Amino acid sequence: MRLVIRKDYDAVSYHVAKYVLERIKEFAPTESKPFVLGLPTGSSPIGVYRNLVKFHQAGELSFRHIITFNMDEYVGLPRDHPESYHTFMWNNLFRYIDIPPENVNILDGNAVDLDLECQLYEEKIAAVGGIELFLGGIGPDGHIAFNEPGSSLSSRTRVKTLAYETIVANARFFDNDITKVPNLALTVGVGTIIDAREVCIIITGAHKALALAKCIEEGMNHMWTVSAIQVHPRGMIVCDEDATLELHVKTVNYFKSIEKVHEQLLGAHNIATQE
Ligand SMILES: N[C@@H]1[C@@H](O)[C@H](O)[C@@H](COP(=O)(O)O)O[C@@H]1O
Repeated sequence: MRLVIRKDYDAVSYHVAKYVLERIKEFAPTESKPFVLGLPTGSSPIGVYRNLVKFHQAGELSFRHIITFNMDEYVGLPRDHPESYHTFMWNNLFRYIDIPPENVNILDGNAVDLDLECQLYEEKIAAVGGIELFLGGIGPDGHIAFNEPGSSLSSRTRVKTLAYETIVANARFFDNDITKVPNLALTVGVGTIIDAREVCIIITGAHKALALAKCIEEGMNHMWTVSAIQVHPRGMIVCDEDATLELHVKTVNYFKSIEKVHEQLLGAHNIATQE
C-alpha cells in the first residue's frame, strides 16, 4: 500500500486528480474498451472533481469513454433532493464534462426492490469488466462508502443502516437536524471496492487522523472498514499533513522516504513542483 502525504486539501486534490488523469491517459479508453471509474461523494472529492473539470476544459481529458459507478446513495431521498448523491454528482462533476449520461451509474435509493437494485448493480459492474480505479473517501470512524463499523470486509452492494456517528456527521447537510438525515443507504460493499483493480482513498483533516492511524498502523479490522485496503494489491491513500497527526513519526518518515524514491523513479518531479 502507498501512503502519499501532501501539504493540505488543495495539494491532495491536485495530486489525486492528476493521478486519475494519468491513469486514464495510460489506459487510452475507446468505445469498445471503456475506463471504469468508481466515485465517491462528500467533501473529500470535491477538489478532485474541480481539477478534473479543469483538465476537461483545457482539452486534456475526455469522459466520452468512461463509465462511472458511484459508491452509495441514501434510501428514500428524492433523486432531485439537494442532498441526494445524484444531485451532488451532477452539480459537482457530471454537468461540466462530456460523459454520456448512460455511462453514469448511481444506485437508486427509491427502487421498489432495494435488494434487487443492489444485486443488479453488482451484475452491471461485472458486465463491464469490473472497476479499474475506485476513488473513495472515509468517515471519521474509518468507514468507506457506507460500510459502517462492523460491516463484513467481504460485503457486497446492499442496504445498510447508518451508524449514529455518520448520521450526526452528515447532519451538517440537513440543516443540522439529525431527524432529517436518512438512516438507511444503499452502498457498495467492502468486497466490491477491494475487487477494483486499483483503489485510491482521500483522507484529509485532523478529525480523520485516528481513522488513518487505525487503518495503516494496526491490523485489518471490521471496526475500521477502510483498513481492508491493506490486502489490496494496488492500494493508495493520499492524505494531508493534518490527517497524519495520530501516526508515529516513524510511519510518516517511512512512507515519505518511499515516496521520494518512487517519485525519482517515475521522474515525477514535474508533478511535485506544481503542487
Ligand atoms: N457515504 C459517504 C462516504 O462515502 C464519505 O467518504 C463520507 C465522508 O464524507 P466527507 O468527505 O464529507 O468527510 O461521507 C459519507 O458517509
